[in-house]
Amino acid sequence: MAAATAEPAQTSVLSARNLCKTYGSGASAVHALRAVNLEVQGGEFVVLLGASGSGKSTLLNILGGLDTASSGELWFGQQPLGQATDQELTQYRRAHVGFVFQFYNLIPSLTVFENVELVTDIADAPMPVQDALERVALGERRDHYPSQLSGGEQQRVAIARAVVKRPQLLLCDEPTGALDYATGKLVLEVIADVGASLGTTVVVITHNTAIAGMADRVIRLADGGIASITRNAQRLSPAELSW
Ligand SMILES: Nc1ncnc2c1ncn2[C@@H]1O[C@H](COP(=O)(O)OP(=O)(O)OP(=O)(O)O)[C@@H](O)[C@H]1O
Repeated sequence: MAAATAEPAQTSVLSARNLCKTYGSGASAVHALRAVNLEVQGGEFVVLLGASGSGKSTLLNILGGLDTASSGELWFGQQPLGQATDQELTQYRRAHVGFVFQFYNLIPSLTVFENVELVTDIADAPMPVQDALERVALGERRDHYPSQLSGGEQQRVAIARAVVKRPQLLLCDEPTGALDYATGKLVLEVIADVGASLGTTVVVITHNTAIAGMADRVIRLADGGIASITRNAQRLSPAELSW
């Protein structure tokens, strides 16, 4: 008989227990996650590193309710998500999770303001759109269209869109992957500042090991499992990083 699983600690925002994800079946099965155990605390800044194919995006997508595990358990605080229905996962994402991806996915026909405003229609307690834009230093670009912005500015709009609903979790998958060095640093600064000022738990996937210096904890994945978890004695600001 399987042992009963204790509820997660009160301070954990996310708790994953024996999380497995298998794509396909039989000889062609890909074991993308192999029994991942992980606790993420409220307000933590976590950097997720690992080689291509190690399972980073799979893990992030499951933590954010975009995908479900094949087996294992996932909790958001005290709320079990392992057996959640599609509708419950949608509700979880809407209420609690902001996503930032490598490509900004802004709607070209809407202004900066409108791109962010769109999210507030389905959020419970959003902040004013202008407030979100000012947090990413784009208050004055509110009436511009995405095509009138640089890549870094578009990514800052995407960050404003992710945080306008005051999510408890900000999940970022290669947020600087398409940006040059200086712009990437600026975007990391915005993510760190917004996370700290809102008390948001932030998880950032990156291939860039230098970015690990910004984290409270650094989790390395290898072949679908956690290879190591290290805690930084001191968090560096993006300005102090170099690569
Ligand atoms: N929809 C899918 N169907 C089949 N296999 C998949 C699917 N999505 C991911 N995989 C496989 O699962 C494994 C983990 O993929 P994942 O995208 O999570 O890795 P990653 O660490 O994020 O990689 P990258 O750094 O290249 O983005 C890989 O072997 C990948 O090919």
